[in-house]
Amino acid sequence: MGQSLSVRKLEAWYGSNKTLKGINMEIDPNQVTAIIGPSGCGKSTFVRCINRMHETLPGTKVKGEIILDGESIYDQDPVALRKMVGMVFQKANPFPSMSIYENVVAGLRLNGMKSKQKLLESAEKSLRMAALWDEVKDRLNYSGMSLSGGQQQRLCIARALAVEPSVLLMDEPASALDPIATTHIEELIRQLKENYTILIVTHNMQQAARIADSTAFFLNGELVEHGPTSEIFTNPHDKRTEDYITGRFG
Ligand SMILES: Nc1ncnc2c1ncn2[C@@H]1O[C@H](COP(=O)(O)OP(=O)(O)OP(=O)(O)O)[C@@H](O)[C@H]1O
Repeated sequence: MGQSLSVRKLEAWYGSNKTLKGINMEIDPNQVTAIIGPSGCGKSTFVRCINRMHETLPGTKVKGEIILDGESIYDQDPVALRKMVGMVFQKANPFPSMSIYENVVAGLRLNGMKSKQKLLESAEKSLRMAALWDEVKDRLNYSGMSLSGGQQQRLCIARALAVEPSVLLMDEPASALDPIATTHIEELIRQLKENYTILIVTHNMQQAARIADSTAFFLNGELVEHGPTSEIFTNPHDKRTEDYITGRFG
């Protein structure tokens, strides 16, 4: 099941550049939350803080608190945390030397799963959840790179799901895909929210409107407004949100 996230006074830096300036945000479980805002406003930094990836870069700093299902993420081992918080990136990044099957089970192997039977079962389950099973079931031993861009992205989603996270972070997962592959991914996201808490960074406001239950508008490292998607797009409370969604800047 998805778990709730509570972000409190989150600040993040790259060197002396303060990228997040005190974000407070409640993220509901089993919902899709979209993060929108102009380029450079801190969307990627925000999601990268949630699985503690931001801190891994030299010169970065984080302050504040992120609570996942009642527990601070900073009290947890980052490796254990990343089992609970999966991430899918803008550009599909299958491990190039691995087969489709090996890509999906890579995380499980890393976590010590050895039983061939169990690995196979998990691979099938994850590929089914990622709506890719029917397309690849007869060629599991082909290279992950032999798939189309949209299939590769679903493979990466299957790989993230295999370790059974409760939160799925997606940083512009469809921006490199054609409209048909994008529709596939959007449909998949709608289905996955039954079992996951999903946070998606998107540049595409129509996409946010199509798939997100709630939408957060970031500007200059601040969270300007967060609310039900329909409200953000039809009746925003803040003038800056209105200016952005009506295309006055960004
Ligand atoms: N690796 C990095 N080193 C230094 N500064 C960085 C790095 N990555 C991002 N930044 C800076 O942090 C700020 C926020 O960047 P971030 O990538 O979070 O924004 P974004 O809203 O996701 O942008 P985009 O929509 O263009 O992807 C920007 O000013 C950016 O230049």
